[in-house]
Amino acid sequence: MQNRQEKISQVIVTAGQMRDIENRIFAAGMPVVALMEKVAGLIARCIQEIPPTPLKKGGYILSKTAFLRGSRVGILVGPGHNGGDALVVARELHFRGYEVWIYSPFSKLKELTSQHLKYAQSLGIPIYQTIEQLPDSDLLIDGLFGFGLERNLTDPIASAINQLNELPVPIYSIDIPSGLHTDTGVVLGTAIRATHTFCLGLWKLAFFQDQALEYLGKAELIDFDIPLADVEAVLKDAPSIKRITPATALANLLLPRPPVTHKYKEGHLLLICGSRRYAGGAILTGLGARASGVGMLSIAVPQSLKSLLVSHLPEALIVGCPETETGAIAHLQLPEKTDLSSFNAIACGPGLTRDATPIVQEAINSDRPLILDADGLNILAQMGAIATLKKRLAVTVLTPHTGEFERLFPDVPDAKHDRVQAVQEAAAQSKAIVLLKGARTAIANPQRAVWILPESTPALARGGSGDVLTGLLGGLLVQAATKQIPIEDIVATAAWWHSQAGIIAAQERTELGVDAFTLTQYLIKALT
Ligand SMILES: NC(=O)C1=CN([C@@H]2O[C@H](COP(=O)(O)OP(=O)(O)OC[C@H]3O[C@@H](n4cnc5c(N)ncnc54)[C@H](O)[C@@H]3O)[C@@H](O)[C@H]2O)[C@@H](O)CC1
Ligand SMILES: Nc1ncnc2c1ncn2[C@@H]1O[C@H](COP(=O)(O)OP(=O)(O)O)[C@@H](O)[C@H]1O
Ligand SMILES: [K+]
Repeated sequence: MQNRQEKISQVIVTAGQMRDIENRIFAAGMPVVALMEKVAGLIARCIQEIPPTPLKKGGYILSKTAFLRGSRVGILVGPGHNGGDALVVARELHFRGYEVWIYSPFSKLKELTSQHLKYAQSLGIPIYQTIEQLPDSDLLIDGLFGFGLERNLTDPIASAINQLNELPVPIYSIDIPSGLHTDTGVVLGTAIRATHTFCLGLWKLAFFQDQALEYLGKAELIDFDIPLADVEAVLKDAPSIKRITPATALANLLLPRPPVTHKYKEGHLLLICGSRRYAGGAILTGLGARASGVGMLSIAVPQSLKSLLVSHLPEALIVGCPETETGAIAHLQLPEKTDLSSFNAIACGPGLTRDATPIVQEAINSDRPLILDADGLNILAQMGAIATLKKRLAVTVLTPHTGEFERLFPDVPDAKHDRVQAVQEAAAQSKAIVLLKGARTAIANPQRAVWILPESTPALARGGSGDVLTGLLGGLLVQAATKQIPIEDIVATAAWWHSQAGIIAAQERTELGVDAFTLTQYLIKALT
């Protein structure tokens, strides 16, 4: 059985759900004031554990000799309970010997926050109302707004935030960087650019929205013992949104392999990829599939690419197909006694060019589980994605980046504004499993359940890395075919594995050293 901590670490909530969960805890008898003490006490402890670091701004070390002592702390206090949390932290650090000052620009505070401010004042902690008055500090703690922020920030607080962002000190945000929308991660006017964010209790959705990432800094969950029963009670009727954790990803990894098996039992994958113009895409997709451990691999490519593919993937069955004048696959020509039903799944798209429309149509019309990527998606978009996919009898997995997503689903609300909602909507409408690529890849199934990859690396933002994912995913999918593992879980595992390989490769070779071929060489390393 999963332990509580593992379960809590998977959960992602909206602001509304978080409020409902907290209200259950308060209704059960936990006093608001006690919870604030508990939460802020945990944050204060984390602040005290910060090791001295060189002074940095924008990634540059400002001085080799000036190390942050961390003893002068500026506390930014907003009107709500986020400000209350900050004031409790201020009080605790004051008693621990820190030189603390408070910036409290709001005249109207919530009752509890107001009481904490009064007590801080009685302790002699300096309190300032305007940004111009603020003394120097070694670090700032941002308690301006938490999940209660809904409206756009305006002046004077907006310009104060802009000025605070310019200071050469690290900023530690409580719950969420002030100014970010808790669900969409959209910047509401302006927002604190945190170096570190203490997300309180449960992961909020904004932490997994691409546009929020540059504001969050290093994000950490502060677990304050929310009872699982309350989480489950609030989330039970909503589509689940989960972080993909190493534990969940590895659980679906098809290891160890059963001792008695054979190549066809470990799945037969058909890749349809490549063109004279994009030969490399076929190789990368094949190498991704190879790393998955797939039992049998067939790769359909234009005839003129056959020998190239054989030289890179000697274990694969390379199917040379008739080609168009432009060097795209004209139609599928499988070996005798083979038809599409010979394969456990098909992955189709990388490097095809749009001239390969007939073969993509053939794959879509088949009754095989199908992964569509790259030109497979562009061709699907031309056919009308939603209407076409609804007719499919077997499962379809789509792996678009944002551009492809917008072409596929022009009527789905803006993927740039709220990627999670967009991917949910696309999956629900198309009845496909949709993996929306990005800095935080999000996967949704037709029931709107979502899996999000919490960790990746911009090293993967290079041509060809998506091809590797398509092959890897295809290989895992066919191996899982006989093993009763939900396909969504396999898709999540493939995405996790792919990003882990990128992370490990980037650690060894820097973020510049992870070309797509190198990535394929790190897939197995990521597991060992
Ligand atoms: N109550 C507790 O003991 C707990 C508090 N927590 C903290 O409480 C926070 C939520 O507290 P609140 O619900 O009070 O909300 P916030 O503290 O996030 O802020 C809401 C306050 O800001 C005002 N406001 C909203 N938009 C504004 C704008 N654009 N310009 C100016 N003012 C604006 C609202 O009128 C309200 O007074 C969490 O983020 C967390 O930090 C919880 O995490 C833990 C338990
Ligand atoms: N900034 C980023 N951070 C993390 N991962 C990224 C980032 N940018 C791209 N990726 C990942 O890299 C891969 C790129 O795939 P894709 O756009 O299809 O490229 P290609 O078609 O050239 O192979 C995806 O898995 C995506 O999630
Ligand atoms: K905050």
